[in-house]
Amino acid sequence: MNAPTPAALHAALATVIDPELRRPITELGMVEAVEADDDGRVRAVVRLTIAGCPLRGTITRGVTHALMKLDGVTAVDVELTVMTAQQRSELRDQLKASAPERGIPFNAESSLTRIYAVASGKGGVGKSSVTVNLACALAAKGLRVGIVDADIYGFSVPGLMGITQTPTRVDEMILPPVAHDVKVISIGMFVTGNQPVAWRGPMLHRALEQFLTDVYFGDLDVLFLDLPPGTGDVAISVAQLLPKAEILVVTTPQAAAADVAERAGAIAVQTGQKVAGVIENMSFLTLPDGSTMELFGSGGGAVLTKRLSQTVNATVELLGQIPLDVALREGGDIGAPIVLANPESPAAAALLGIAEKLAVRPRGLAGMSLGVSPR
Ligand SMILES: Nc1ncnc2c1ncn2[C@@H]1O[C@H](COP(=O)(O)OP(=O)(O)OP(=O)(O)O)[C@@H](O)[C@H]1O
Repeated sequence: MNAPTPAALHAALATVIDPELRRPITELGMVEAVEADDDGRVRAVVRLTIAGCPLRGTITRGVTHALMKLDGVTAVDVELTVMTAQQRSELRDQLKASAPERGIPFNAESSLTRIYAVASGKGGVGKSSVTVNLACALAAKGLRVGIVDADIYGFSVPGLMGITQTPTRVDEMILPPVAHDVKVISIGMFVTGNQPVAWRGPMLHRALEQFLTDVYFGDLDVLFLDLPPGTGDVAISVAQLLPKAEILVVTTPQAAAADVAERAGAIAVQTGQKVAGVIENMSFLTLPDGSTMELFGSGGGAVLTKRLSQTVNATVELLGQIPLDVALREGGDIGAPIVLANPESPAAAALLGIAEKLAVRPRGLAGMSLGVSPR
């Protein structure tokens, strides 16, 4: 059988997607050489962005797999090299080309990314679990999704997503690790061990600003921000840094929880943001006999929705009620979000229903300039 042509080899490599940059390696200047000898043995030289790239194994496997699929290929040898400083800066310029001016790309007028800041009145209501599951559900539908773990003191997103890898740096650009097709950045990826982060407002603001400017997310359909509980500095920073962000409020059914959650949502009035909806978590527990038990009371989500609608003077929808489910907690503990690991479970079904609503929400025009002026 004839050895494959150079064009066929390149076409095969064009199907290999860089795991961090989510673009074909051929477009990223990562293919230095590829050639086949008469016996069908292929040699591919691939340039990594940095030495010791944590994804070298994934890239090598991807290249080998893509080339082995070609007719006439009998073996593949992958050699890894590292980009020169010049090549890295060209790559950075290429990636930044879609966002020429320095700043937060999500604020560009042309940006169509929907931004949801997930807030809660108090801790432990499941805000982070809801965030990662909604993100994974939307990514599984084919949307391009990112998460900024802005819960700076209590970061938990990397664990819930099963990410242990640290972000790769290309000069001053930071490439976020990807898990379950979602790009994730968290302060937890920059601290060693389980050290507490003792930062005050201005430092938090700068950290968040850096995440939003220097982290290369590329074009996203949806960006989630997992906020710390309550109405602290981070919520205000998010409103300032991302004025288009809409607030998703997570609460439990308990009346007292709804009271505190109302404050987290009502911040929208001061910041001029929209409230995208309310999610009630831990709504009930299904017992082995099939009956349900309302462990934390009932009605909190509905009450919160009604009160927030009055406060923000717009209809706020109760997007869904998620039951208590051991599988949800277990999935979180091992980094396997329930919407992917156990999609048939009742909690996953509720989360998938909410994701569906978010996926089809029309872009709101409230508060946005329509570019027309009255005569
Ligand atoms: N519906 C649910 N069923 C069972 N366990 C749940 C459910 N929702 C959340 N949990 C569990 O509750 C705990 C707290 O959840 P999570 O960390 O998502 O809350 P949080 O509001 O983000 O907390 P914090 O604000 O303190 O970070 C986790 O162990 C999680 O697995």
